[in-house]
Amino acid sequence: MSNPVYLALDVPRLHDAVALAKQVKDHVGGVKLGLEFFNAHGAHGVHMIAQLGLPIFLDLKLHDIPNTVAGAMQAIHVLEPAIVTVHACGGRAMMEDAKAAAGENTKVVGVTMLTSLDERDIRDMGINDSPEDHVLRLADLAHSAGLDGVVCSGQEISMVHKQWKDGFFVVPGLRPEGSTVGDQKRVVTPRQARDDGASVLVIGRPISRAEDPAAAARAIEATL
Ligand SMILES: O=c1ccn([C@@H]2O[C@H](COP(=O)(O)O)[C@@H](O)[C@H]2O)c(=O)[nH]1
Repeated sequence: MSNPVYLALDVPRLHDAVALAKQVKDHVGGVKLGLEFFNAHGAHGVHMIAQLGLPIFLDLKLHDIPNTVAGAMQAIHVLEPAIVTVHACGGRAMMEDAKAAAGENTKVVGVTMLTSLDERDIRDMGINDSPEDHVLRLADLAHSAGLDGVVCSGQEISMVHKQWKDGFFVVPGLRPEGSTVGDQKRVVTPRQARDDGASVLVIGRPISRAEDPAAAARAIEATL
């Protein structure tokens, strides 16, 4: 089985990002480039990281009107990402058009509820569902809009997996036992998420901020 860990390269300098990716590349299955990386380094940065030969996950969390999101998907074709994110709350038409505009080999996944949010946060937004119900509702919508899968926390993955057997599930908010949680609120261990059905385990700071990132990545790999 291939390594499900994607390293979140949330570091400001391209030189440091390339160095970090090189250090851990034998202990992860792919690299996730998010808003910090893409806004700073754009397509050039993506090409630099792609040279290492790992699959690229562009975590752009697209959320706009359908025509604009479809245009953005077309614009990133050339980068040949393995995975791209859109926000599921952008609605059915937006997700349908995003999927239709994506490259054949790109999985489009819908972000349900950010792992940095809890029940009180969504209540502040006027959502009175539990996180589980909110995630399930958005996962159903993403499924029926033709997406490949969703992003959710490890706390919902087994529930979502039961409803969407062949979905592709991306799980961030992962923390090995004893590591700092930081701004994440719905966390589980990488092993728990994998056992519950995650396809991709997104891990950033527990590796990137470790004293020895390669050793941290190796230790996580050993738990899986
Ligand atoms: O709900 C979400 C969606 C995306 N992310 C992204 O994953 C990584 C997590 O990084 P850590 O340092 O391991 O917390 C980061 O790039 C987020 O943008 C998420 O955390 N939650």
